[in-house]
Amino acid sequence: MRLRNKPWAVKLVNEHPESVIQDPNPEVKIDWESRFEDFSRPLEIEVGSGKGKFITTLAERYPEKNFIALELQTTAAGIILRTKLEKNLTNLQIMRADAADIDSFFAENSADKIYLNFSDPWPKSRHEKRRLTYKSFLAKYQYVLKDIGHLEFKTDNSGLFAYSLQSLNNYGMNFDFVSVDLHHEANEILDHNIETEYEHKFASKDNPIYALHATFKTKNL
Ligand SMILES: C[S@@+](CC[C@H](N)C(=O)[O-])C[C@H]1O[C@@H](n2cnc3c(N)ncnc32)[C@H](O)[C@@H]1O
Repeated sequence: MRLRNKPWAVKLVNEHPESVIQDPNPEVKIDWESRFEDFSRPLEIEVGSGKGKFITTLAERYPEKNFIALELQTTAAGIILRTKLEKNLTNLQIMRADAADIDSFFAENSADKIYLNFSDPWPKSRHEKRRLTYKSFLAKYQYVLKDIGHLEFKTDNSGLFAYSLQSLNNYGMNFDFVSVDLHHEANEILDHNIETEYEHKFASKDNPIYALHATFKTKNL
């Protein structure tokens, strides 16, 4: 998804370096401690947050956790930032950067959960390496996640879902939850589901939403 460039969003992002990190140098360690009130709280990262409906709702609902929205596009980062400022979400930071460098942005074993929501499908096989569930991305998520850390993935794209199941399985990950129709699961599952913008759009057309939760095998084994 390419958003139309919004000059106000670019300006807002540039005015708030305390909330948005832009194009970080992968060689320089990010001082996350100074960016959160209490960095010892659980840390959850969404990769490819888009306009941020999911991550801002999470941050509002769980003030006892810290959240990071990692997003390539400045306009999207500006839209997330606007919500953060309106709702005073002090437990949310935004990174305008490429997830391909995620292992240089965060220390090893530092995050509790990584969310991938409606990631770009990159259907052509020559673009496989760009898919956010390709094995080189999984290796980086494994580095960043704690041993007990979870990867949660949702998509409307059956091809990307099938590919991701295979990719995570080949990587040796364990599945805690798999659904091929998330919106028709039991209420106790739906009660915990937070919709993203894309999810809302596709679910309202009655398209099935695919979801999985998985963990990496312990690194110390
Ligand atoms: C299809 S949109 C989904 C947005 C949102 N997660 C949702 O479900 O509504 C995918 C988003 O991922 C972002 N994205 C794609 N590749 C990325 C990468 N390598 N690093 C960071 N963000 C990425 C895109 O800019 C886009 O905003």
